[in-house]
Amino acid sequence: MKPPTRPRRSGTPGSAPRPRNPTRSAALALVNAVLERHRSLEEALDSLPASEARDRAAAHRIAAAVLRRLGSLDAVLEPWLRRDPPPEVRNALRIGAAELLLLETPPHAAVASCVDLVPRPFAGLVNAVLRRVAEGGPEAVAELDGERLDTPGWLWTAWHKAYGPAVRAIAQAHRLPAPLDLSLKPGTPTPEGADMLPTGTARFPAGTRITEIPAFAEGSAWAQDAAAALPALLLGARPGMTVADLCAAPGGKTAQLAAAGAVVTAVERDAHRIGRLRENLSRLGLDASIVEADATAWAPGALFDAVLLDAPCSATGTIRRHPDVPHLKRPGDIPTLAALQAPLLAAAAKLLAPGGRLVFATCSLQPEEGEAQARAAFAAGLVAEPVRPEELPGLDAAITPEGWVRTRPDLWAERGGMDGFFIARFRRG
Ligand SMILES: C[S@@+](CC[C@H](N)C(=O)[O-])C[C@H]1O[C@@H](n2cnc3c(N)ncnc32)[C@H](O)[C@@H]1O
Repeated sequence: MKPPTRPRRSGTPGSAPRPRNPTRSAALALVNAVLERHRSLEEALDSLPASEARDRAAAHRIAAAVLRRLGSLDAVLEPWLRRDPPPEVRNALRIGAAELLLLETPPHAAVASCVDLVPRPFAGLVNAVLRRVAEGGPEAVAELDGERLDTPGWLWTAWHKAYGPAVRAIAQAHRLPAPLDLSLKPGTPTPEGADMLPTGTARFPAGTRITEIPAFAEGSAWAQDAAAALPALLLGARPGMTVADLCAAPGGKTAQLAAAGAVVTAVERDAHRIGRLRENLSRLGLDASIVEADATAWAPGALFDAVLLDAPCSATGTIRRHPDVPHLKRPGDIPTLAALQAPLLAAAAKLLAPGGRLVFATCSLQPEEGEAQARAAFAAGLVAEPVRPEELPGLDAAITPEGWVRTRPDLWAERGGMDGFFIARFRRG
């Protein structure tokens, strides 16, 4: 099979010419960054060369499809590869296979553009392999155990132990793009096209451009998964209540608390992320005192009516929105992160006025970062304040016998699912 001819690239010597296929070339840069250099997809997107930045959204869509279905794509490609190609060539093949099997790119365009991504000696290989995938791939992919192949073994084992057979539905949810969820400032009318969830989130179909939603453009709404909106909801912030929001950036929960009228102090230790927190609050016209500090060492000199601790964690609950997570996290990260959460929880407890309320949350599906932390919190002098079903309409299934909240990507599956969060509420005794 003859590879398509490749015209010379234009550009003056020394200048970086715009790639012949800028979207695919940006997608390849993203996949290489995550899989070969272990950088986050978000970081990789931010560092795309300016010439490729305009192709960001389309490139992100392709790269996300590759990362979501990596195991399945590799299983389809494997029979056609006699030798291991260099990583960048393998990633170009993965992009081509994703376009053919998942993104409905016409075969000629998918094959020709991926041939263009690789050094000339590999053009014939990419052309031949992708043509075979175009012919036999759809049938081959239908026969695979995709949920299993697309989930790292250690996560499958951990989720099976924690959730039993639901591991399959969780893995299935991770293979699909997530809907766009917005939190709205109180009083904002229901945006056109939104499905209003019983807990107050405005949901739009996956692929909706946030900038095209008037409520967002007007500064009345911000992106926040339906599950991520629950911790602040359960804190029950009221006008005038003093609230410490620990580990606050980029500020989705700070915005909820400030919009409810609370007097919020947002504590965050990462200066760069504080910049994003400030920008987000300013876009929304909301106010909070922002403190750059390590929350375990912060001594404000006054106690708070309530504290929200959204602790750093493995983020395995957010895989639908961050498909790079399974490729970046390792089993050893879980105990390391869990060891950070316990001192944060102890520090948070010390900031509470007597009778004050504390909500602890992590966006993780790993019980070590959720249930185990909540159990240990009693040692910090905290008293349980169980969540009642009427507080979370339609989410009875997420409330545990202890009165904690455990959301999973397979909950509300018919409505588009939700991120995996653990939430526990306490009072200072
Ligand atoms: C899960 S994110 C918070 C998301 C945020 N609450 C929201 O709703 O947008 C965790 C944040 O905690 C910050 N962080 C981690 N350890 C911290 C510490 N010891 N003190 C303060 N902030 C910390 C991280 O930089 C990160 O921004």
